[in-house]
Amino acid sequence: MDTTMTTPLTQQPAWQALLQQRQALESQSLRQAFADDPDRAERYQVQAAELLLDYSKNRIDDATLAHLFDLARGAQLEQQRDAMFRGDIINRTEGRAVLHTALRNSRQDTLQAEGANVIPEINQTLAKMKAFVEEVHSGQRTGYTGKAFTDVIAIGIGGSFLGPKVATEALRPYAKSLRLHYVANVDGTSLVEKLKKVDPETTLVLMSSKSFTTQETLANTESARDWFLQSGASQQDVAAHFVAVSSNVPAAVEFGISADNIFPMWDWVGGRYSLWSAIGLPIALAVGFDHFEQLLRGAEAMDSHFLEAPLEQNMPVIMGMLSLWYSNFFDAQSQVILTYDHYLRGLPAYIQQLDMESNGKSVDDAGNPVAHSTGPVIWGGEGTNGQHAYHQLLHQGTAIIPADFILPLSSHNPLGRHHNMLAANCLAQAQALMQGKNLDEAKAELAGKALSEADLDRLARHKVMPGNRPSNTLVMEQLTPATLGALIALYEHRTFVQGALWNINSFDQWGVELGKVLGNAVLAEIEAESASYAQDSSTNGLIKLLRQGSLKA
Ligand SMILES: O=P(O)(O)OC[C@H]1O[C@H](O)[C@H](O)[C@@H](O)[C@@H]1O
Repeated sequence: MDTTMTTPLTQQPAWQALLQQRQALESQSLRQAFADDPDRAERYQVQAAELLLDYSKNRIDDATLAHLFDLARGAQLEQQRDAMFRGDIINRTEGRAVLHTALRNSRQDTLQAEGANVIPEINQTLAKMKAFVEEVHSGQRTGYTGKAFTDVIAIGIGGSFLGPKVATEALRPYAKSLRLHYVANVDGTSLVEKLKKVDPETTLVLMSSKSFTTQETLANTESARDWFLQSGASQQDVAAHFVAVSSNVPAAVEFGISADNIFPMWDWVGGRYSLWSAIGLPIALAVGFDHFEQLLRGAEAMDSHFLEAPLEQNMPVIMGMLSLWYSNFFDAQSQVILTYDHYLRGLPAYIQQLDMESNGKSVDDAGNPVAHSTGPVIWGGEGTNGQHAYHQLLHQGTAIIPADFILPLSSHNPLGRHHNMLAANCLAQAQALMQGKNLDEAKAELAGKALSEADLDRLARHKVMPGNRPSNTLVMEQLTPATLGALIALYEHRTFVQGALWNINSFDQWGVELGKVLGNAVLAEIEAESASYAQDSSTNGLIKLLRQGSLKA
C-alpha cells in the first residue's frame, strides 16, 4: 500500500490550528496550569508495558493534544504503523520491509515479508542462539585447549554495537559469569586495551556485522584473529573461537568463520533496530537466554500497546507527537535524555543513533525537500552527574530543550538513602524546569543581604529561571529485562511516529555513505608509495602531515 500522504503536513488544517495554538500558549504558565488544575498530572499520564509516562509538564493543553492527534490521523499514522507491522516495503529507497517487531512477535506463526514467511527462520535462529548460549555457559563448548570460555570480545559498530552494549550494561544485575568486552572503533587502542584483559585460550570472539563489509569491524576482527594466532593457536583453532552474526553469510564463510558458527539476520532488520535479532547474541551470552527472551517480551508488550491503544492513550504516539510539537512549533533543535539509573548510562547514546540516523533526513518519500524541521539532535547522560554540568543550560540557556527523565522506583543496589536522593534529584530537576523562578522570587531570596537596590536588581536578574521548560518523566518499578525491552521499543516507535508524520524514510541512512567512500580514497593516499595529492588543499595538507608524522614543514 502506498501510504504517501495526499495533503502535505504543513498544509493540513491541524498544522494551521497548531500554529495558532502555539501563539495561544505563549502566555501559558505551566506553574499556573498546575495550580489551576489539581488533576493535571493524572490527566496527562499513561501506562503501558510496565512503564508510566507522566507528560503533564509539557507545553500543552487539551486543545493542543486534540490538534496533534488530528495531525497524526491526517498523516495516516495508524495506516503507516500497520503497514510496518504487516511487512510492507516501507523502506522504499532500499526496497525493504521493516520488521524488527517480527523478531519479538510470539503471537504469530506466519508473517509474509519480501515473499517469504519470516517467522520460522526467526524461531530457528532463536533456537540456535539458545543452544549456543547454553553450551558456552555449561562449559560444553570450550576453547581449543578444552578450557571453558571466560570472556567474549564482541566486535561490531553502529547498530551492531550500541544495542548489545547498552543492554548488557543495563542488565548487569542479571549477568552470568562471562565477561563481555565491546570493541567498535577502528582505533587500534580500543582493541589493544581490551585484548590486554583476556586470555586467548578462554576468549570467544563474536563479530557482528549485518553487511559484513564494515571497515572497522573487519579490521578489528582480522587483528583479533592475528592476536589469537600469534598466541600459539593454529588456523584450525579459529573455528572454536570465532563466531559471526551477519545477513551476508557467504562473506562470513569467505572470511573464514565456520558455517556452524554463523548466526543469520535479514535485510528487513535495520541495524539500529537489530538488537532483537542474533545481533543480540552478546546480550544473551552476558545475561542468559531466559533474560534475553524477557527483553523480547517487554518489547512485544510495547508493540501490542502501540498497535492497539487509541492514539490519545498511546505512549509512543504521545511521545512522538510531543517531540514533533517542540521540533516544529518551538524550534527546539535538540532533546535531552536524562537517565536516573547508573545502569542506563548508555541509553542516551543508543537513542541518539536510533533517532538521529533514522530521522536526520531532509527530503520526503518522493525526494522533495521537507517544508519543516525533522530529527532534532539527541543527547544526554546520567543523573545526577549532568546536574553539575549541562543542566545550567537546560535551566537558563536561550534554547528550549525538551527533556525525558527516566527513573526506576527501586534500585538494584539499595544503599542507605542513595536511591531516595537520586529520585528526589530527578523529580526536582523536572519541577525546576517547569516552574522556574521569577524576578520577585529571586529578589525575595536576596532580601536581607547588604546590597544596594541596583545591585540587588542586577543580581536577581541573573537568578531568574524562565521555567515553562518541558519534560516527560518515564517511570518503571525496576529496571528488568522486560522493562528495558519496553523502554527501547517505546523509543523505536516514538522515532517511527515522527518519521511517519514527516513523511521521511526513517529506515535508510544514505548520509553515512559518502564519508566511507572518501575515506577509502584518503586511506589509499596516506598509504601510497608516492601520494598524488589529488584532493582539496586542506585534505592534501593533512594527508601530507600524516605521511610525515611530523608538523615540521
Ligand atoms: O552491521 P554493519 O553492516 O557492520 O553496519 C554497522 C553500522 O554501520 C553503518 O554505516 C550504519 O551507519 C549503521 O546503521 C550500521 O549499524
